[in-house]
Amino acid sequence: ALKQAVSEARVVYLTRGVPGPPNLPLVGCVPTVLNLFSDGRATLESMIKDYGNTVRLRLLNRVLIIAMDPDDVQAVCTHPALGSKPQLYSDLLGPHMGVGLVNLNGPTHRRHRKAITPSLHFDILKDFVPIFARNSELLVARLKAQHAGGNPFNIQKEFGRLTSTTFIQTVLSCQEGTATDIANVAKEADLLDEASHLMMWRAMRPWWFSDTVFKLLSAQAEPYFRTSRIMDQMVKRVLEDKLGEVARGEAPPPRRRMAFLDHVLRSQEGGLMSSDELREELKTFLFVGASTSMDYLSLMAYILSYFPDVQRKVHEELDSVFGAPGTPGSDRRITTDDLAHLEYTDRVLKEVLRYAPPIAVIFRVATEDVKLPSGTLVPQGCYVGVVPAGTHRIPEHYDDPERFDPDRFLAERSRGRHPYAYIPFSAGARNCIGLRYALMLAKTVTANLLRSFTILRAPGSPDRLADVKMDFSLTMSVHGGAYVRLQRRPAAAAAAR
Ligand code: HEM
Repeated sequence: ALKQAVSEARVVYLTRGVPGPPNLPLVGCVPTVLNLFSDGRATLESMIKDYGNTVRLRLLNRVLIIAMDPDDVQAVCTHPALGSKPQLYSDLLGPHMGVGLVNLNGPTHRRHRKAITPSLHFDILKDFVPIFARNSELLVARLKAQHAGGNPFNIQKEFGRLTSTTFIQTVLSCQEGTATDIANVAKEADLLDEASHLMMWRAMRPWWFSDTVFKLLSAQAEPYFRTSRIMDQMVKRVLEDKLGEVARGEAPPPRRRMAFLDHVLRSQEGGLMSSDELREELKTFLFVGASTSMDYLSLMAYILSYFPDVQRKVHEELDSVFGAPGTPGSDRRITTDDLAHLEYTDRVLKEVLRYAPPIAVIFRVATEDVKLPSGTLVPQGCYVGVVPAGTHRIPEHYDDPERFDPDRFLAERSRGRHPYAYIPFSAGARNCIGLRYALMLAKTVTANLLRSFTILRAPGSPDRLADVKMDFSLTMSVHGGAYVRLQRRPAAAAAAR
């Protein structure tokens, strides 16, 4: 404890010259951190204005250096002494996600990456597109039935159900009519959705970080631990079934029906993990994948509700690929080949990730003293944070950064941009392993949603997107929920009249 206290005092002392919000006695910058939770973007903007691209936040006895300059971001993402995640990740996410890539460090982390990477190859992911397509068709049908009257609703809830279902199917089992048939996963999907919400809910409330206090005083503790336990049992059951199939030498399911788990169990590299380790990784994938994808889709729909012109261009592109609504074939199922033709939609989705990156902060802890390119010293034991939304708003890299402009991602306008100025998926050895999955899912869902609808702003929402409050915790979301309205696109003949 003494060693720890000396190390913390050293960090506080050596970073005292780094600009940052004033500290209250003992607790540090608690007010700023709470403001980040409830109105993250505005707080971040005023921090950048007041202190620049490197900001020091002290919270109790810990110091966090936020590094936003792309050269510093590159150092954080690639320096061997900054490759470790702090204990915070295990404490906050561990009860649900277990011990997986997100919170592992060192050689075990590298071994798991090696074991998993081949099972997320593009050739495997493209077999998931029919599942993405079918689930988003079901979503559109439900939205037509329930929300086509133009009533405002929180679209995040709908996306939560969609992504939970999709992840259970693609990660655990896509097979129908077998012992591990969980194709009818509504119950499990609701549970995963509830569990993810509880996980993020707690991550935004530092006063509940202590397990003892949480269990004693919070009404959410019971559902929090219950959902975590049931999810754990479900994953265990499916894994045991599948391990049994492999042990009995049963033939693998047809390739198009193989889930991520089937691939890992049958790949040579998958053998690098024990079955307990694999179980933890499956939970990690379910929780991280479903919740980040839900946030991404919700931010996409909410942001687009502010930009009818951008939607019009997406509609034109979709109509050029599928035909206008109501024309023969216009409601055919989307394919992987179609995704490659949706270039404007692709730029829109990239700009959503620039404007509102769903992962709000990436934490690291320094395992030795490191000097960042900006000259800031990150002493051993100090936390360092990359905040993509801050980096994505530096005017030298993005002119007029508050403007939502998908054409920033045209090849000619992206040329020469610093490679670490766009980091929604982080970068380097610990970048997002599900990046490609996330993009394919988001594009399929966005295309299917906009084939049928125009997204309108909900009454009462701020006039300008720049005035919308965004919550920042580990993830970013619209404060109060992603409320929008939907309008059915008219059939081509009706539109022409
Ligand atoms: C738009 C959706 C997504 C975004 C914005 C996103 C972003 C990120 C970011 C920024 C990191 C680095 C976090 C850090 O170092 O603290 C990360 C890591 C990770 N992501 Fe994603 N992610 C998304 C979707 C997914 C999906 C769909 C999956 C699974 C299929 C996934 C699995 C992971 C895993 C396992 C890690 C940990 C990688 C490691 O440390 O080796 N993510 N993600």
